Amino acid sequence: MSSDRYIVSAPGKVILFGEHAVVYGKTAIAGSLDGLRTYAFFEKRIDGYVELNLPDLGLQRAFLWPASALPYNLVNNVDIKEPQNLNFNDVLLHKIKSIALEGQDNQQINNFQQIAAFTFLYLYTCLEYNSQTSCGMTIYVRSNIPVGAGLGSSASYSVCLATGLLLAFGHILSPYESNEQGIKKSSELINLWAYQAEKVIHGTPSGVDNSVATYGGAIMFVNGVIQNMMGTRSLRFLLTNTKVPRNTKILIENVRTRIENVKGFPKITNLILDAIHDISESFKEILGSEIMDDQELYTKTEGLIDMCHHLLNSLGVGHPSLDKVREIAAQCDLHTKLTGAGGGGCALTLIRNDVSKEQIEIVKTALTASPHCFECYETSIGGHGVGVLDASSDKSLQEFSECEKNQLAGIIGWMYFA
Ligand SMILES: Nc1ncnc2c1ncn2[C@@H]1O[C@H](COP(=O)(O)OP(=O)(O)OP(=O)(O)O)[C@@H](O)[C@H]1O
Ligand SMILES: C[C@@](O)(CCO)CC(=O)[O-]
Ligand SMILES: [Mg+2]
Repeated sequence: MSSDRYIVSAPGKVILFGEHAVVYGKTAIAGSLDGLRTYAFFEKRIDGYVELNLPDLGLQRAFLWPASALPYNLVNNVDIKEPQNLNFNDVLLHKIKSIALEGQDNQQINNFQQIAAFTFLYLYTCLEYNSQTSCGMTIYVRSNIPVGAGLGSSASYSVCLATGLLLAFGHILSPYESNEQGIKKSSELINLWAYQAEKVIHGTPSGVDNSVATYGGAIMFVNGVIQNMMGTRSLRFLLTNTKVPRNTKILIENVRTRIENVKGFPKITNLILDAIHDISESFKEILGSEIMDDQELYTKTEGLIDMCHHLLNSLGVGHPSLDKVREIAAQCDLHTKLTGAGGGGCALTLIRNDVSKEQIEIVKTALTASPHCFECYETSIGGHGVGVLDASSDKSLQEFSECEKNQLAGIIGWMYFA
């Protein structure tokens, strides 16, 4: 990026159908959450230091590393622009883990903060290698996506880092400086590098989360192939965060154990994954049907939501708090399933078009009231993917850090890759 100061932004996501099964090549259907986004401020510096500020993770002081201490010698000699040659570099990650926390001013660094730092340094080291523009950099990340709640906070963080660093080291041009073909190529590269970052965080991600955060909108995803889905935007959902903490990586590993360990009933587990796949495919057919009236569309979708939730429970990724959300929403005849990796985090409730504002308020009040104190989001599905804002003329780091998070999207001048 020719500018020395810019902000990047990427949305969170919601999975309608197909979580966990998508890791095994089954179909998933997901959409971006335009109201919930991560923003990352990038400013080049000349002293050779790399500074990473993560206030959402409760980090008191910034991470600070001399760029010269990074293990560039372990980076695989791949062409950054040839995505098919990208293999995950375990040796590099191992080394990064050993140096990332050295000399961090004796602060207590928790697991979330560590993973965020490892992810950043992994991308920084890979992308600065081969670059002609070594300089050092300050990065400041802010997000209104709840962290670790199933709404793709990690993917949104990963897409922001991949975009900001690819721009900084001259591997891609911004949409300000590029044509349609160039922007398309840049988006592909962003998505690929964000997938590498998701590997640091999740171990074996399917790639659906980073694809939604990169491209926005509503997509169908199978084995890395992304297809746009029109029509999903018209469905309304209520998202409820149970605030029960969970870890996506561990939940994915638990499902894997059921498949790979003979004691975990691999045959039955595979049948469950196939059933989830059929649910996604049925939903796609329902949405694509031109003859189905609204009544039938909603009734069928509600049936799929119920089945999908129970199948996910049978994979061991449910949680009593998620069943509580279902129970409360069912009192107003609304249907709910867990979304994302499960184990706590968020639930997704379908709002039929005949549901009044008053009914939604009744459900929200019951969910947010004591003793549950869940948090509700009414946010639409779809909207832009990753974007960039040239901040050279009007936004300093201080202004960025003090700006209301919800106002960042409204700043004039955003350009989107997708
Ligand atoms: N705003 C943020 N600042 C820094 N790091 C973040 C931020 N948001 C997410 N992360 C990183 O992502 C990790 C959480 O990712 P995790 O995959 O467990 O949850 P999620 O992405 O919110 O849920 P899911 O993957 O089910 O959608 C954190 O440990 C942190 O490393
Ligand atoms: C659980 C999972 O299917 C979705 C997490 O948002 C994992 C993945 O697809 O990488
Ligand atoms: Mg995640």
